[in-house]
Amino acid sequence: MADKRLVFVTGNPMKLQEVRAILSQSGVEIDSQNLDIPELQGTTQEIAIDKCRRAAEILQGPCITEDTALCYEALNGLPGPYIKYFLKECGLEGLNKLLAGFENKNAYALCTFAYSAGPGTEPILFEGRTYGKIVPPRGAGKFGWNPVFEADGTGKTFAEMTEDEKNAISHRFRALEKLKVHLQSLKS
Ligand SMILES: O=c1nc[nH]c2c1ncn2[C@H]1C[C@H](O)[C@@H](COP(=O)(O)OP(=O)(O)OP(=O)(O)O)O1
Ligand SMILES: [Mg+2]
Repeated sequence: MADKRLVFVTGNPMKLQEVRAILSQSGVEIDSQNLDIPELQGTTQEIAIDKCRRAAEILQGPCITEDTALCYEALNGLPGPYIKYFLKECGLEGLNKLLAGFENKNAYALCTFAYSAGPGTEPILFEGRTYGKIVPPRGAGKFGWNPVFEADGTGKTFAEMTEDEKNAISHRFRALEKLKVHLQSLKS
């Protein structure tokens, strides 16, 4: 893939680190802008589109943004895009307690990248999912809810995996696979 530079608007340095690692072989160079874009309430898609549109307006140029949701089956997809606030207020233990009354601990991590070609254009979305379940915290808690999400078929929480292990199966990796295809199509 030929060289391409893209601005990733995020306030989260761990996201940036993973995105750069996942894209390192692909010729896509990521510049970052730490802008705190207000996030709408709504579905993950509505939030992602609105955030990217605002970011492109502020930057007056093309950019990508990313939204991460953690969706519990027993709660019909909640906390979903509001996971940041649940994690902040209730902690990792609280993320487990939310499911205390339910047998079903299944959840999926959902990553939504939005690409805007610039202000006034409609952002395009690229989603990736990883299925798993919510467990009591295991592993080093360096990034968000990693310690309480055990990915199906691995026996490990994201926090127990190396960076490479997580990046090979993560919601973020799967969304970026789709974004890469789109970026490639822009170049021809
Ligand atoms: O792979 C992940 N593994 C564990 N935790 C994660 C992951 N990815 C995001 N997270 C956390 C960060 C934040 O507590 C919430 C998403 O909220 P979200 O608004 O998308 O992220 P953010 O506000 O930190 O950064 P941004 O400036 O890109 O919106 O889940
Ligand atoms: Mg955010």
